[in-house]
Amino acid sequence: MIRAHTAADVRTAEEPLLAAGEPLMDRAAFALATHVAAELRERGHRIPGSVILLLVGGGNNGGDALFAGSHLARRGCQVHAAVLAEHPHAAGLAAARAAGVRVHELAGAPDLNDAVTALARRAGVWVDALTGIGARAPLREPLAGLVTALAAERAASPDEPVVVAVDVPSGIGVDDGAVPGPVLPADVTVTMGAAKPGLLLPPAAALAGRVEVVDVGLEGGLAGQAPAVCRLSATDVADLWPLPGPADHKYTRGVLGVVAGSQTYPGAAVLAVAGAVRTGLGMVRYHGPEIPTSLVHARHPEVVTAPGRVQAWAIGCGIDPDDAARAQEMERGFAAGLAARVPVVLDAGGLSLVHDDAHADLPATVVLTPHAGELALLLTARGEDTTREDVDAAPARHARLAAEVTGATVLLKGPTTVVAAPDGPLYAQADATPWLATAGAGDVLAGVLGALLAGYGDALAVYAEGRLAGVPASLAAAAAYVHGRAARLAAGQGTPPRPRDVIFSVRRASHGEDDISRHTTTGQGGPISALDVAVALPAAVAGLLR
Ligand SMILES: NC(=O)C1=CN([C@@H]2O[C@H](COP(=O)(O)OP(=O)(O)OC[C@H]3O[C@@H](n4cnc5c(N)ncnc54)[C@H](OP(=O)(O)O)[C@@H]3O)[C@@H](O)[C@H]2O)[C@H](O)CC1
Ligand SMILES: [K+]
Repeated sequence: MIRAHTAADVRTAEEPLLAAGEPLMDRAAFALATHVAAELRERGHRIPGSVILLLVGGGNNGGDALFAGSHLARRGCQVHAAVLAEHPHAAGLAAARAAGVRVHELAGAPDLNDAVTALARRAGVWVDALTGIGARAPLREPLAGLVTALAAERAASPDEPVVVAVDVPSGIGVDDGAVPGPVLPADVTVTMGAAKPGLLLPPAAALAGRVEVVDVGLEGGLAGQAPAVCRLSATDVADLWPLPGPADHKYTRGVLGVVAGSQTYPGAAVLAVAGAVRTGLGMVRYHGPEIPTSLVHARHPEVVTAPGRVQAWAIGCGIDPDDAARAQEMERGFAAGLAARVPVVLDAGGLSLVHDDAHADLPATVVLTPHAGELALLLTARGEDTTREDVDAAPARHARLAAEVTGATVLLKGPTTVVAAPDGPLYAQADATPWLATAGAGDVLAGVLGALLAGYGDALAVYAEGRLAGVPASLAAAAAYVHGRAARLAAGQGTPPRPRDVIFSVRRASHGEDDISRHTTTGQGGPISALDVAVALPAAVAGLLR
């Protein structure tokens, strides 16, 4: 699991170490230099003679780069430092000069953008060390204008330079993932001590490239701090998976009640049911009109239509809340779920059930699964005027707000899926493929999540007593993971990246990289339908339980 910690938590963890004289910056700089060298090697460049440009701000972030630059200069690189602050890190600057780094003091230069762009054109690697966790986004001028110019230069450059961001891409919201101004998109972010929330959360996460976490010795200090954002990997999801035992039968494995599909949108019923059945559970009880019922039976003869006890509900896929009969059936299922205190997934039309506060203060075992537009509608209906654009600009903040307003857990669908409960960490899962942006994919996800929640059976009904606090959010993140993994398999793209807590440890291994951090990807993949995703689910689950 990747655990991301806020800037304040990182500072609290580093304080006693710095006071004890631990060489945190040396470790950070050595790892940074090693990663830059690895990027050069990976692109087939020799390290001696390679031209590297450091973009150096006035804080310790710039200090990291100056020390890293001195290592690289000693390895024969031609290193230029564009120093953009009046008072850069003094020891770093001295070390850089001593190692032969060419220092260009450009703070206050009238032709700043031209001067830096000219240096940038000659360099194969740009190291972005303008600001790190000490800065408040957005970047101020003149750095904002410089970053805009460099981003344009890079986009126009025929042989794209590699951009390595130090700790974070300068200008992102470190704690909230906001992008309130210009940011130079990175190929790799080498982050110190622990991942930062903005490296996992949209929209900033998309500008961070591959994230490499450097162990500088903070794990002890961070162990007592709850992470702000988590990202589950295959092992975490496998640990959460409800495995059937030899004594299990269909009722103990979990029964899911599904209220999905309508005469107008019958396919949604098939997709939600397929998502549930192929994720694995004891049984599905389907509640719907004739056409969707016969379609469901044609594909899944095992589905039962008789009413009876369930351990979870999935409600709303393919249902127009203006369809009075279906709305009544959704309301009946929701009320039954709340009365029995079993988990309920509300998707699509089912979200209208919480547009007013008739069901105020929901338990976190109710999981809402909106996309950005649906979340904006829900928040607006609950008195928090919100547009889709607002949600896109700050997905995590709005998911958390919806969780606080309703009490429910919120899974906000998007290229990176964000899960928020009223308290506890956020989850940010980026396991899928752009091919998944296709009709019906959300119906399959509702089925996957419903099956997982049902698999926890009546255990989750005691959630109110707090014994399983946080489990609905982690199961929602696990559902997003498996859904994404199935989509990648269906699209022919292998398995999702395997995030690791610590990918590079300067203290445990002074050279080399951990190969296991490499992504398992195979090309661009190809188009998929929602049904393809459902079909790939058993293989996706089996692969992760291996
Ligand atoms: N995590 C670790 O274990 C270690 C991290 N290290 C590195 O240190 C930085 C944090 O360094 P810090 O000096 O606290 O701050 P920064 O370098 O991030 O930023 C301060 C400079 O940025 C300027 N600033 C602030 N806001 C803005 C803005 N909006 N626009 C432009 N410039 C801004 C600020 O200038 P002021 O005039 O505002 O003072 C400073 O010049 C961390 O990220 C790691 O990289 C250490 O290596 C130790 C180990
Ligand atoms: K930076």
